[in-house]
Amino acid sequence: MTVSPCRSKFFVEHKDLYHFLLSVQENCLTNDCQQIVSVSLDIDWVDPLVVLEKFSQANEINFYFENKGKGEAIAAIDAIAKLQIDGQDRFIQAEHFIKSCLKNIINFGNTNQPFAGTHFFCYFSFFHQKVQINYPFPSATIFLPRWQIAVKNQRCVLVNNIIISTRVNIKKIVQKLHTQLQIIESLQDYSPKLDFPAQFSKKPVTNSVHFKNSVVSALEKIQSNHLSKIVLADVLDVKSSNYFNLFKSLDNLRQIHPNCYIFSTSNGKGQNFIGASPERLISIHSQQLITDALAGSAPRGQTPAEDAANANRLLNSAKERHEHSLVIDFITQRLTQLGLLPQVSAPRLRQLSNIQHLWTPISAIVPANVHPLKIISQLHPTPAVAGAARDIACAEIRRYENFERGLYAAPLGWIDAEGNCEFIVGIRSALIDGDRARLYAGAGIVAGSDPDKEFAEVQLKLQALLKALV
Ligand SMILES: C=C(O[C@@H]1C=C(C(=O)O)C=C[C@H]1O)C(=O)O
Repeated sequence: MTVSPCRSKFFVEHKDLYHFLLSVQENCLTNDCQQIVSVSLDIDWVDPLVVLEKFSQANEINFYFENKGKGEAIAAIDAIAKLQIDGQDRFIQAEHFIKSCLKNIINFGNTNQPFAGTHFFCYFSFFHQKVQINYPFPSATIFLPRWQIAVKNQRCVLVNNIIISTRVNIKKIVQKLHTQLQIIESLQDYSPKLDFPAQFSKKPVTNSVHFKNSVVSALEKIQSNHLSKIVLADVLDVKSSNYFNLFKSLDNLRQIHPNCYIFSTSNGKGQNFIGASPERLISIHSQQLITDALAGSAPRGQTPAEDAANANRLLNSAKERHEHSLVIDFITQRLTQLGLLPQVSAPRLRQLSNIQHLWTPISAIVPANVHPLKIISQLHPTPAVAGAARDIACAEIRRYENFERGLYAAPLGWIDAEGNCEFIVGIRSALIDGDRARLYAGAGIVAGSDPDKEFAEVQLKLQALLKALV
């Protein structure tokens, strides 16, 4: 093959990449195949949210994940491979999809840095089947992005996943990467533009009477030993005079909730699902798994003394401890069934800006043959978002809630080629569709729950989210 001389600085600096891609293409010619290359480049620091705002297109899917406290943020834009499915075996199919893609991926560049190399982005719905036929997300989406930009510990990595076939023009591919890099570099001092405040109208879909009646009815079922816990959610519908500014909302969320996971995902059809969740479903780093049992809540106090009193009451409440222990028992049981040896830490407080929770991190070593999605399929939904016994609670949730949960309270995160992953539970979240938003939040109901207090807890969560959206 003839290689024309490349004179630009980029080609000189990246001649290794250029020659690497050419050799991959020659291999494709010989074997009559396609190959995916994950190109990882260290770049100067830039805010991934700003890159998302600049690069995302309404007709392309994307994903955003940030934990400000951990100094981590990752944006994934557009897909070069994607699986969108419904049905019960969605986790198994997702695992197969990832494994079969990985067989055809090679890496280029420095893959030792955090977030370098191939990452798959995944989001699932709470139930594997939807009742609301026109709900805008399928029950599982897994994609390999075209562009991925991430920061950790002040370092920044760009990943460009490229399909190499016999037909593509390697020079054009390298030029495109060069152009994108130049745009990204120009974004270092760019801040997203802010809209003028809009007028908002709010309409709760379930009124307080419906929610409280559901709690009363659920308590009767708990009393008669039909189940021991159920998590009931409520929604708040909001209409704005302007389109919601997604980036402003995400920026607000990360400022207000620096120790939560801020997330956003687009279906490529104009709808986005965003939120700020304190709950990690699983993270795995070098086979070390951590999952959060998070259940049992109290508001933050207005003064340090009130705050401490609320915290003390929460830590010492038999009702809250019972609600919490149902989650620990379920998680440890499920991990044990998978052959893992869960280690349970002492319960502590997870204090957020508006609310505090009982929190027990649980850790385990994951054998190399257990895929993260297998663990997720066993854990989701935990009693933190469904109830106990789980199947009964899920059936009752369908009966009580007169809206589709969709992506609310469901797993959402990334997996890399080595089986490292980070998945959260998509609570305190909103479905955004132009000038409309539907906000979701719930609360766990156990024996001793007070319908007024549970309603107040849900409202507290919804209002905190609403404040960030407007
Ligand atoms: C279901 C939600 O939160 C869950 C319910 C909690 C509770 O009732 O104490 C606490 C944390 C979460 O496990 C939600 O915020 O939507």
